[in-house]
Amino acid sequence: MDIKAENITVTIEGKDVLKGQSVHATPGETLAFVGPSGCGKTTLLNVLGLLRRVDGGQVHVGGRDATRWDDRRRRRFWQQHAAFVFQDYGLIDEESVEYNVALSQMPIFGLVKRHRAGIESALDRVGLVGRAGEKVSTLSGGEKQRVGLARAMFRSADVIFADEPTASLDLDNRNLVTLFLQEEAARGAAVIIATHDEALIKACDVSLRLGSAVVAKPRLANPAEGYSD
Ligand SMILES: Nc1ncnc2c1ncn2[C@@H]1O[C@H](COP(=O)(O)OP(=O)(O)OP(=O)(O)O)[C@@H](O)[C@H]1O
Repeated sequence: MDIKAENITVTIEGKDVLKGQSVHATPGETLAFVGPSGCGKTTLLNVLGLLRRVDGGQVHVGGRDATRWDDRRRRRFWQQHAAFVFQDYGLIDEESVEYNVALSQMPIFGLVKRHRAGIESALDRVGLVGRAGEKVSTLSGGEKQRVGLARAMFRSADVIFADEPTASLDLDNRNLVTLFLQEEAARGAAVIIATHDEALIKACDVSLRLGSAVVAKPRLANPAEGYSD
């Protein structure tokens, strides 16, 4: 699913955090927003995820003008098409790993067998197999981040929004997150990331330095040939 922002302006407390910003996220591609702290990466991510309204410009989702969608239509987009991987994990600490992975897809009468198999497979992919019943509050930061990834995998979303997904993780977990985001793009998702992580930026197909031009990474036969933004 395409997400396109055109000529976006966001003004917060009299300051133009974004001014005339345009960007296009396409299926099958990882797109990173980069730039110094405070340049508006999170704000733009939230605009594309329909979490923040704009003061100017337009947002198109799957070819439709979503700029003024009401809460009901935005909620439908979040439930049917989007997955969010946030730095603060966005988990319910007092609930189990399984509950958090299934969150928002939970049928009224609880989990059915089909869901349990999908949850176990997502937990397997993030190295948390057999941990479904544990309470999230007992997990480490890296483990919580991986529960967030498992939830995004379980959703198999059309668009993945990731805000600083590798911040405060160790190398193994950073690599896991990077691989996950690349795999989701390879599956056909549009993957949109706000990050300071140079390794993650290099692994993305396209980077947008806020306030400047889009840099498209040439698709190299051998990724080791290098790329610099
Ligand atoms: N709710 C808010 N109230 C006041 N100012 C805000 C609010 N949200 C964002 N801002 C300001 O907007 C600017 C952009 O914030 P944003 O979080 O998008 O930047 P960022 O590039 O993601 O920064 P970082 O890399 O530090 O996460 C900052 O100057 C921030 O202080």
